[in-house]
Amino acid sequence: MAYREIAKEQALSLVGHKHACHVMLYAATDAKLFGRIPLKHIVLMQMRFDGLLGFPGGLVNPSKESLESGLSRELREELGMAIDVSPEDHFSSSLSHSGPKLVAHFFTKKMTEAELREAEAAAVTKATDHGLEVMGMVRVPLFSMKNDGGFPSFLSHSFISNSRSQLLSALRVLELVSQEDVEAAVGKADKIRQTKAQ
Ligand SMILES: O=c1[nH]cnc2c1ncn2[C@@H]1O[C@H](COP(=O)(O)OP(=O)(O)O)[C@@H](O)[C@H]1O
Repeated sequence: MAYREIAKEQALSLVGHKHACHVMLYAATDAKLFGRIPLKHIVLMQMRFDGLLGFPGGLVNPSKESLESGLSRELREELGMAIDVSPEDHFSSSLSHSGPKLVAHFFTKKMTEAELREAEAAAVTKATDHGLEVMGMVRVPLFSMKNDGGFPSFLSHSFISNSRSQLLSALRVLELVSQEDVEAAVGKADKIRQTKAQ
């Protein structure tokens, strides 16, 4: 499905569209992979029931609730704890221009590493959706290794809707990964995908 960016207010004035809200939770970390590769940031996505990667969130009805409170409700179901999302956390809104009439609202929320770990734990022990709509939270490997391991390999997997573009633009804009490294990883991921398709 193809999307184009639209202002949030304009999106909310559309008639007959569904509104999906998803969030990228992230935190800074001092952890080092194998004791030597600094991870710098933790970014959360999830493995969905359909085997696709995506962000936590879901459909919200703006005539009954704000985007942010609807998203917080979805997060309680998927992460098993209250995570307040505010209008300042809004990152982008994208309108589908093929397929069903849908606006994908995307938020990014910075947490501390301890808060993010608590959410990961609650997602397994407390969330009603665990093992049903959500198969598990996953951390995105943001480093690139020899043989295209890490970020390029992660990007070669299958993603729901426009969640892969949401991830890439958030990483660039929030400067969690340099523009150069994002482009290199996307190029390698494309090659991995082509090889798999053969
Ligand atoms: O991470 C995401 N980013 C953007 N759109 C998504 C993401 N995950 C699901 N969607 C889309 O949002 C809509 C709602 O899906 P989702 O499964 O999250 O919500 P639901 O549990 O309320 O049905 C669907 O059209 C789906 O394709």
